[in-house]
Amino acid sequence: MSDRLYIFDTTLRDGEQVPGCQLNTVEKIEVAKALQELGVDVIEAGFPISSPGDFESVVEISKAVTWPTICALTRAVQKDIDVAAESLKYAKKGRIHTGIGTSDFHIYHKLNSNPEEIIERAVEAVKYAKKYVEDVEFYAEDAGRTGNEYLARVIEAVIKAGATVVNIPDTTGYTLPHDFGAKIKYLVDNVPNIHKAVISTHCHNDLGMATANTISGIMNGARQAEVTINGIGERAGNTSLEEVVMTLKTHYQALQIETGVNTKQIYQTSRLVSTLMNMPVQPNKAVVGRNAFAHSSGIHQDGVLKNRENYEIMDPTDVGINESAILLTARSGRAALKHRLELLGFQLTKEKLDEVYDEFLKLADKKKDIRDDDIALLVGDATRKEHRIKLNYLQVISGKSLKPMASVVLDIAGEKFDATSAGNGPVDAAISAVKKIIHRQVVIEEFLVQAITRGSDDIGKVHMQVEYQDSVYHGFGAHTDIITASVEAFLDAINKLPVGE
Ligand SMILES: CC(=O)SCCNC(=O)CCNC(=O)[C@H](O)C(C)(C)COP(=O)(O)OP(=O)(O)OC[C@H]1O[C@@H](n2cnc3c(N)ncnc32)[C@H](O)[C@@H]1OP(=O)(O)O
Ligand SMILES: CC(C)C(=O)C(=O)O
Repeated sequence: MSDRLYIFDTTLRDGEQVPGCQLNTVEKIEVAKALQELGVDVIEAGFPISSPGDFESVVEISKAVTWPTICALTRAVQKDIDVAAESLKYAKKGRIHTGIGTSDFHIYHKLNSNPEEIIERAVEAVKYAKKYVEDVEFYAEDAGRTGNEYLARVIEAVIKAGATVVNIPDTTGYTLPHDFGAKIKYLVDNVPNIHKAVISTHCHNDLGMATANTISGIMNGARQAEVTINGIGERAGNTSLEEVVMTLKTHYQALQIETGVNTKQIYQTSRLVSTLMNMPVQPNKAVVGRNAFAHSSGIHQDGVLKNRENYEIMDPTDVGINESAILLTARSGRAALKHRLELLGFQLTKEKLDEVYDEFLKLADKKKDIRDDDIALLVGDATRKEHRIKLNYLQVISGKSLKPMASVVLDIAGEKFDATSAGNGPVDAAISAVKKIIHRQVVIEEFLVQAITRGSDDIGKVHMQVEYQDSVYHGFGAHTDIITASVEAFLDAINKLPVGE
């Protein structure tokens, strides 16, 4: 029978401690709702004593979220606990997370205390929190560097005081996976009342081992993992939610542990957090990085095209990414080029493919980023289908203190249509005018403007990704006028939509 791991998300608390990642209450509510949709069990919403804004956020998140437990963090200080309890008054399920440092560093050099007094303060804090809520989690800060014997005494004492969850944080990201797992096992074997509480992990990534340590903790008996979206958090970050959840899913046969996370929401939640927190995701980030399901070298691409599982241990659709990407580079082979050509609508003979491949390699050696318009040029525009919708005329008025306005004339299968629109910028005005003529419900998902060389007289190349009825269409435009290039790119994508709907 499989076991259930509780996912405790601390994106809005530990994640939000990252400089520059602070969110206002409205943004926090948006993230909290996305976390609820994702299926996390607990949302750590803040540290209410820290500021009126953080207090307010915990109150508002408690109102906005229906089923996950809302958790508020405190020190082992009565005032902190009073304020946390007050902030949770609207929570359907509220948890107070209190605790204190247990390593010698923290006891002697931060808290100016001694081990016996720390146990007393820990017990007092748990009992005090218990007056407000049934669900009290205790953290033994810097448990990673705390001796196991003493840690076991602290944990037994707080469970007896009423702690329902005991958090064993590797606060400084110091431990090795084997040692962290052994620490959890030690507690399972040596804390008499451990069965009365859920053991939680809270690992930091200072040595890049947060996920490994968390998994090791889970394999040894922890049943709650404290994680953040994209692994954001203090210093080098926290354990990332997506890595833990997908590790358990990928190794389900061996571990038999499941979570309540709807993995298909992972990518969208990652993007939301990255955007709101102004924290880009590194391209090679496991599970959610731009390159996590992208293949750029010929042998891998050929393998993936024959069978995705040759080089992928997860299905991208399981995390909400539409499909794997085959990127064309100087390391690509004919299989990848042929695949891309076919997607672009080109069917080449073997001889023609060899010819285009030689030209492609020359270009790829010079240019890192080979795009679809480059490929189309290599094959020769003559083989491309003539566009049904063409830009006939474009006039844009814009400038400082002027409301941008655009007029366009489109030629659709020989007939002329015109429209005028305002916008928040010249591109927006021009695209809005085009949309007045073309009544398709399209959404621009990506809009990239690039200069080919560096001068102000350069040609601007525009790549646009447009979504229509759950499918994605790419368009390209190039012009010395980037507004024209943008409209051309938009129309290029529109021309690829199914006709007649
Ligand atoms: C591991 C984690 O705790 S992660 C959470 C980190 N989050 C935060 O720090 C939240 C933001 N923090 C704050 O807003 C402030 O630091 C506050 C409101 C918590 C405290 O502010 P101040 O009263 O000005 O104290 P300051 O930040 O200077 O120092 C922290 C004090 O808390 C004590 N302390 C630290 N952790 C704990 C704890 N778990 N339990 C009890 N006391 C603690 C420190 O020893 C220090 O006490 P001292 O002043 O007697 O030496
Ligand atoms: C408050 C605790 C859980 C923490 O953030 C840590 O120890 O890193």
